[in-house]
Amino acid sequence: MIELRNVAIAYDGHRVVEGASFAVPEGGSFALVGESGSGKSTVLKAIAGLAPEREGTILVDGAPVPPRPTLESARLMQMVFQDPYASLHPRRTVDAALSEPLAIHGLKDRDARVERALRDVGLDRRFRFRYPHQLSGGQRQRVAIARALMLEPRVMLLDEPTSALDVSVQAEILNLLKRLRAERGLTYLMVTHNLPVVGFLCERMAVMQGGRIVEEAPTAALRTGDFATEYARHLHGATGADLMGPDLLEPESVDTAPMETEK
Ligand SMILES: Nc1ncnc2c1ncn2[C@@H]1O[C@H](COP(=O)(O)OP(=O)(O)OP(=O)(O)O)[C@@H](O)[C@H]1O
Repeated sequence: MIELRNVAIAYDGHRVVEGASFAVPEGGSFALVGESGSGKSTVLKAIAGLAPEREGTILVDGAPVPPRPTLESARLMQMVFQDPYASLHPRRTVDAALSEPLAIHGLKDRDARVERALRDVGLDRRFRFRYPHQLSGGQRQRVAIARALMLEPRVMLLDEPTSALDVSVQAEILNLLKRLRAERGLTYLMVTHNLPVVGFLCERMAVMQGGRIVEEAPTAALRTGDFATEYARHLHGATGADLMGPDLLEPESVDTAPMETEK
């Protein structure tokens, strides 16, 4: 579903990613990890068509992605950012945020689609006419996820989707992402610093350092620390992922959280 072959990406002529290659099968979930500035978000942006200075091949669903987002690419893939407060317009209601992609794409049944989208992310219909500042961080991220799903994309590009949230809320959002992926057969590509999150949500991971992918491994390696490179072992040890373990988040809690209602 996603394939990169020898991709290089630059900002103003200055290369920040080089020789990036990996593939994510349809319905798969893949993580890009690595320290700050290693180029993870840049790779995600290039796939979304938001980093136009690039070389090499980027294919999504078998087709080259355009250097800038198009209506067609927006239906195929959507991005969810770290800070939902920044990605939602402060003076637009939830209803407006969710309706906008439908209007742009000329889709009908807006009322029903908005209500269904709210339900799908576990929000009561009374949230529909709220403004972002009237929502908690977790509720805002639910709205951002609902908005990303309005066009029924097949690929979700997730840039630190839970790192701005409190730990307990993080688990709820991760469970939601896990359920949505299972229900819809979505393909996830996620950028994060948080290795337990990777263990919970992803099957494979690529470790980036200084703009290059230095190792690709199954996320099962997070349990054993069985990485090929010194750098990946260092990253694994430094974050304490081996101590916390991917079991930190209980898969059993998927779907058991009650729908968020008026608070
Ligand atoms: N819009 C931009 N213009 C110029 N340089 C940029 C831009 N965005 C990122 N960079 C630079 O590109 C390099 C890679 O940044 P990127 O944000 O992709 O790293 P990252 O691994 O996602 O880091 P973080 O985990 O902090 O988000 C960094 O040196 C960064 O300063």
